[in-house]
Amino acid sequence: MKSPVLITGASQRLGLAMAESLLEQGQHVVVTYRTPRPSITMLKDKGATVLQADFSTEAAIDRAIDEIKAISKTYRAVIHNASDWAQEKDSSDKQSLIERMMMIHAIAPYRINLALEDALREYEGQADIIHMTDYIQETGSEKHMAYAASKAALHNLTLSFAKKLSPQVKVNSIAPALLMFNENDDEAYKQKALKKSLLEIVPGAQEAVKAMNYLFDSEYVTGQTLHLNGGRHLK
Ligand SMILES: NC(=O)C1=CN([C@@H]2O[C@H](COP(=O)(O)OP(=O)(O)OC[C@H]3O[C@@H](n4cnc5c(N)ncnc54)[C@H](OP(=O)(O)O)[C@@H]3O)[C@@H](O)[C@H]2O)C=CC1
Ligand SMILES: Nc1nc2c(c(=O)[nH]1)N=C([C@H](O)[C@@H](O)CO)CN2
Repeated sequence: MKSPVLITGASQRLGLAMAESLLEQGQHVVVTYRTPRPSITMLKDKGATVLQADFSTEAAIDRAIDEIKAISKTYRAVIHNASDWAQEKDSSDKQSLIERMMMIHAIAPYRINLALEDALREYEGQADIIHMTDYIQETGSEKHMAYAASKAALHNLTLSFAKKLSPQVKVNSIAPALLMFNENDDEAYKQKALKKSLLEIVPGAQEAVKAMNYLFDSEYVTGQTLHLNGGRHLK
């Protein structure tokens, strides 16, 4: 089997779009999902290897690592996309909230990267790791404090792994702001959210697909952040 790209949390939205783009390019893809969905069946029918994985516990991360390593001895890339956009107001147990945020967004990527270090280094070309962080990695967030802290931790891992795995592996963050609305977003939220960026649009998942393909095609970008935020930092 050609060295695959691993994408975590690829059953919907940005992860699903990235997986479909890579499959269309003839790239083998290994995806993890937490909740079974028709999209996973569709990816499997297109030739993807699919694994069920919940990254919120140590045991589940251990299991996922064993399954991922058993699939291929070499990997073209890893995209850490799985994420839980949790708010403080929705959690009465703040200890478990920040532990879960750190587990999903920092500990799982950290442990999977270390477990796949040889598999990435032994890829025949230049390999990639992409961490899907967030615009708020540098600003923080009053409503998503633990989530933001965990994304900042993930971005710092970008810097450390870029140093550790060079020159065989490039490691970068993609830091989106509002790329896609969620199903339960009402009109008032949408209008307010649009005004947060200079460009005042919500571009959709393809913006992340373009950023992923740019990083994969690059020979000279590592330890960087691709900010996909419509100029929000200048508002
Ligand atoms: N969409 C946007 O505008 C923005 C996105 N980002 C970042 O980009 C990435 C993709 O965003 P988006 O597509 O909206 O992400 P989603 O909110 O759709 O989450 C992606 C997947 O993460 C999975 N997931 C959630 N919790 C867990 C868990 N405990 N273990 C394993 N998987 C889990 C879900 O799996 P399942 O559905 O199978 O349960 C979900 O399909 C994320 O890292 C996000 O933080 C950052 C800023 C803006
Ligand atoms: N896992 C997710 N993380 C984030 C999402 C999302 O839908 N899932 N959405 C956002 C927002 O678009 C935010 O950037 C709007 O300001 C952030 N993270």
